[in-house]
Amino acid sequence: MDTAPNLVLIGPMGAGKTSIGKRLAERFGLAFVDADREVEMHTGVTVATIFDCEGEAGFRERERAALARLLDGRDTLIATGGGAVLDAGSRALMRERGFVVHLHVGVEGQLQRLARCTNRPLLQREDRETVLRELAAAREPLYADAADLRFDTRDLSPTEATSRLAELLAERWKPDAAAA
Ligand SMILES: Nc1ncnc2c1ncn2[C@@H]1O[C@H](COP(=O)(O)OP(=O)(O)O)[C@@H](O)[C@H]1O
Ligand SMILES: O=C(O)C1=C[C@@H](OP(=O)(O)O)[C@@H](O)[C@H](O)C1
Ligand SMILES: [Mg+2]
Repeated sequence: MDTAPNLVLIGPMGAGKTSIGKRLAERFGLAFVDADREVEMHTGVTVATIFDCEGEAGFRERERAALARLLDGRDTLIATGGGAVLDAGSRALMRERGFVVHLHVGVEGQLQRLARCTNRPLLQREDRETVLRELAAAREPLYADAADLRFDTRDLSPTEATSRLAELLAERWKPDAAAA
């Protein structure tokens, strides 16, 4: 049984980290925090604005700092952004202080789920499918490397995915109440 103090969701855009994360946190009595929202609260501007002003590198630094703040506590479910695993420091923080779940979805699923999404800076392009395939090729090995558990969300609604994942988690993860 893994006794990490927090639960961390990783995986590509549209995997359901935010939507499944909220439901799962409720089931397990955890506080829910979305790392993108934490960055936005801390800076007072949107993720898109940070990408515009500081580029992706600037956003990754802010994302790492946000994860450090959030993971310092316990009993929190943290929904990360899809690119958080690119940063070695962020990966180390998650591994140290979290049970890490990789939510998987394929590119076709992403295209469907994100068809109406306009606020993800990396998807402000005509050739979304190419972008998503390139991101997947670069990131899938990092998700696999960082994860304690992989869960495929394809063909599952957020509610179904939450129920099944909750069952799997109950067998694998129990935060140690005595640990700081
Ligand atoms: N399992 C699912 N089945 C269908 N649609 C989903 C599923 N998970 C998420 N979505 C939809 O996909 C979009 C992106 O989901 P979101 O939770 O923001 O993903 P992420 O945080 O991983 O990028 C939302 O519109 C959400 O309602
Ligand atoms: O894949 C990425 O690099 C990103 C994913 C986004 O989060 P979601 O995965 O929650 O969409 C957000 O952090 C930012 O737009 C960058
Ligand atoms: Mg999200």
